[in-house]
Amino acid sequence: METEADAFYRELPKVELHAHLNGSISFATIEKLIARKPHLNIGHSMTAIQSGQRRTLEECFQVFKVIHQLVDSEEDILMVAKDVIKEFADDGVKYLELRSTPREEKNTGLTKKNYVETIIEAIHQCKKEGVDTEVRFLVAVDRRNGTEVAMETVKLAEEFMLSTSGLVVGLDLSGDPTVGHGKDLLPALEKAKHSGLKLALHMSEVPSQMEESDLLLNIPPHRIGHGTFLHPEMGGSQSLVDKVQKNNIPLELCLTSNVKGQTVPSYSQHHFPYWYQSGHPCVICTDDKGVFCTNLSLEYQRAASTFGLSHEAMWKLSQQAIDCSFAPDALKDQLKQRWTKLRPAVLR
Ligand SMILES: CC(C)=CCNc1ncnc2c1ncn2[C@@H]1O[C@H](COP(=O)(O)O)[C@@H](O)[C@H]1O
Ligand SMILES: [Zn+2]
Repeated sequence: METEADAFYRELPKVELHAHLNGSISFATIEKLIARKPHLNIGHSMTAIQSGQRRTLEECFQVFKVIHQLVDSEEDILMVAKDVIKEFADDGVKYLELRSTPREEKNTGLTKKNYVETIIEAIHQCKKEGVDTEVRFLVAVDRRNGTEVAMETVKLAEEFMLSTSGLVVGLDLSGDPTVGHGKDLLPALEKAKHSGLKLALHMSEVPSQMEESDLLLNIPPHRIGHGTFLHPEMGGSQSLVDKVQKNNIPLELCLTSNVKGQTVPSYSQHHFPYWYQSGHPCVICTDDKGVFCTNLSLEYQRAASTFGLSHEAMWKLSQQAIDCSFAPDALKDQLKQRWTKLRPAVLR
C-alpha cells in the first residue's frame, strides 16, 4: 500500500463482504512466502498492481496463478489467512466475510477439504488470540472448472456449513469472467441455495453477459459482485436492473479493483452512483486488497472524495452493510449496537 487513509476512515467501523483470500495477501506476507520458496524466483512486482498501473483482466488473472504457487501448503494457508484477518481487523473491519476457492495441490498433499479446514482453523485461532473482528467464510466456485467441480464444491460447502456451526455461510461464484458460462453452473448454485447457503455471485463484471446475468438473477442470488455492466448505460438493460431492484439484491462494489482491472475507465465513471442515488443497497469492498494495493478505509475514502459524500453518508453506508451481510440476526444486532456505541467517538 502506498498511502494511508485519513483517521476518520480508519476509525470508521467497517464491514467487508467481498474479499478473496489469495488476492488479499499483503506485501509483508508475500515477503514471508517468497522467503519460504526462493527457488520459485517470484518478485513482488509479479503479485501486485501498484498505483497508477492498469492491467488487462487477463494479466490480472495471471497474478493469481503466481500467488497460488506461493500458497500451496496447509502451513502457507494458515499463515496467509491469519495475517489477512488481522490486517482487516487493524483496518477497522469489525465483520469480515472471506471467500476462497478450495484447491488441491499434488506436491504438498493438500486436499480441498484440508484447504477449507485450515481456513476455519485460522478463524478459530484469531478468535482465541482476541483479534477484534467477526469472521465468516464463503466457499468459492471457480467458473472455469465447469459443472462437476462446481457440484463437488457445493457438497463441500454444505458439509462445512453443518460442521462449523455457522462459520461457513455461503457460496461465491468467481473466476475469469471471460471463461465458462453460468448456465453450466446453475444446478450447483440452485442446490447450494436450497440447502441454506447464501449466494454471492460475480455478475456482469465484463460486457456482453446479459444472458448469463439474466439466468443468474432468476435464481435469485443474495448478493451481486460488481454488476458493472448490468445497467443500460453500460450496455446492460432495464429489465436486468428491474430484477435487481425488485429483489433488493445488494451490490458489492470494488472501485480500485475495477479501475486497475480496466473494466471501469476511471473512478468518476464507476457505477457506484448509478445504484447509490436510487437508494439501492451498495456495499463498498476491496475484492483483492493485496493485488490492488488498497484497504477498505482507502476504498471508503476514495468513494467519498470521488462522489462528494459526507462523513455522515459514509457512516450510513458502513452501517447499512451489516444488513447486507450473511451474519445471523443475533450477530447483526450485536454489530449494530457496536456501531451505535462507537458513533460519538468517530463522528466527532
Ligand atoms: C482480474 C481482476 C480485475 C480481479 C478482480 N475480479 C475478480 N473477478 C473474478 N474472480 C476473482 C476476482 N478477483 C479474484 N477472483 C477469484 O479469486 C481467486 C483468488 O483467490 P482464492 O484463491 O480463491 O483465495 C482467483 O483465482 C479468482 O478465481
Ligand atoms: Zn471478486
